[in-house]
Amino acid sequence: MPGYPDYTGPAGQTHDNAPKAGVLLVNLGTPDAPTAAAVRPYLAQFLSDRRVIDYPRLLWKAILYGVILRVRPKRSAHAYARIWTPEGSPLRVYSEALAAALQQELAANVAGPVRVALAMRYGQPDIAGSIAALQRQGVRRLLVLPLYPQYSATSTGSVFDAVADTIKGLRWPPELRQVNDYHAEPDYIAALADSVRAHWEAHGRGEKLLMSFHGIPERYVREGDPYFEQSQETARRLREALGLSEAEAPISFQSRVGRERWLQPYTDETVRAFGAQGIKRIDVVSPGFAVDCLETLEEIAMQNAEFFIEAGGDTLSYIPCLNATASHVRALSTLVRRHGQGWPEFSAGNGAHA
Ligand SMILES: C=CC1=C(C)c2cc3[nH]c(cc4nc(cc5[nH]c(cc1n2)c(C)c5CCC(=O)O)C(CCC(=O)O)=C4C)c(C)c3C=C
Ligand SMILES: [Fe+2]
Ligand SMILES: [Fe+2]
Repeated sequence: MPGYPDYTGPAGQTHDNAPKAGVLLVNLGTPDAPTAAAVRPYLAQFLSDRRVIDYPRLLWKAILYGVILRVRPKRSAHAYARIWTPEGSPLRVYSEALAAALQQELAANVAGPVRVALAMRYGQPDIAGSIAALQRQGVRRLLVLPLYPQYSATSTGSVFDAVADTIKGLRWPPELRQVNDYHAEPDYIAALADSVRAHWEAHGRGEKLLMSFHGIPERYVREGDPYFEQSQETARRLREALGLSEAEAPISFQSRVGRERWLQPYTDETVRAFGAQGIKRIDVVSPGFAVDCLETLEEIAMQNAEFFIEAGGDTLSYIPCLNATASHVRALSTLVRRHGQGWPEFSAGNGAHA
């Protein structure tokens, strides 16, 4: 219009088919290469997060930079090298495939244009960059879905911190919703149960089904973190879906780091005890991990398999995470649509958009 200044801002498209709603899937993050040089900055960012390690800063930074970052990157890089794929780190590859599949599913089943993006809490693509990219595409309503079925302040809570930090810096923040957890979501439990049954059908069945969750320090649970309770609830529901008793399908916690007591029973001790009891085959599933990663492919399927055999067992049969399977995508899609209720883009539709 003549006479008026041009106030076109950087906010992006406004035409009718622009993606007004966005889903931000967030996973932990992973190094760019299986080398000490690439693992070091990743661990530095991860282990500097107060949600993960809450020791007084000065003391902790001295230990982190003085001891841990001199030793651990090399050790972790060696572990990453055992699971690295030609496309990169499994966590990144599976997370990207999951995001792409969810994008397709939503495009076919909801009314409005919805854009799915993936971000990592540590490393790249980071949360600030992914939210900025969604905004450039016109997203004004944002649903954040951390890929952690059970809430912990150390995982989910930390994602919310990073989202809040990003939002604080935006001139025109999107409308915001966040998924706290989906530990008891029926479609997620059903997808897990289906994956266990499919594994049994293809590979036979072990004497135990161990459900191994990532651990956290016990102290965090005493201070109010619901993670232990939510993990127990997932385990109870999965047992119920499979018709198993607690003795047949026990729970354990893996990946402990440092000297504090973490949630018990520990996965490595449990697996060794099974071997020592004369049990020959166990199946292990990791319901707390949305996609396969170092902690499942290396720690469970390699390290703990070795512990089991050393203790007298024959086979630890690892059941993969849900990854980008159709039942996982369906479960996340149900979750997204429920949390998006009231936002026009998320109502049921025929997918007449890109
Ligand atoms: C030291 C404290 C840690 C806490 C607390 C913790 C909680 C936690 N972690 C996950 C999920 C994952 N963790 C992964 C790797 C990983 N975790 C820690 C430490 C803590 N995690 C470290 C140091 C590492 C890096 C690897 C190593 O050096 O051992 C991963 C895999 C990443 C990958 O690249 O594949 C995941 C996934 C959850 C869900 C959680 C709390 C519930
Ligand atoms: Fe971890
Ligand atoms: Fe580990």
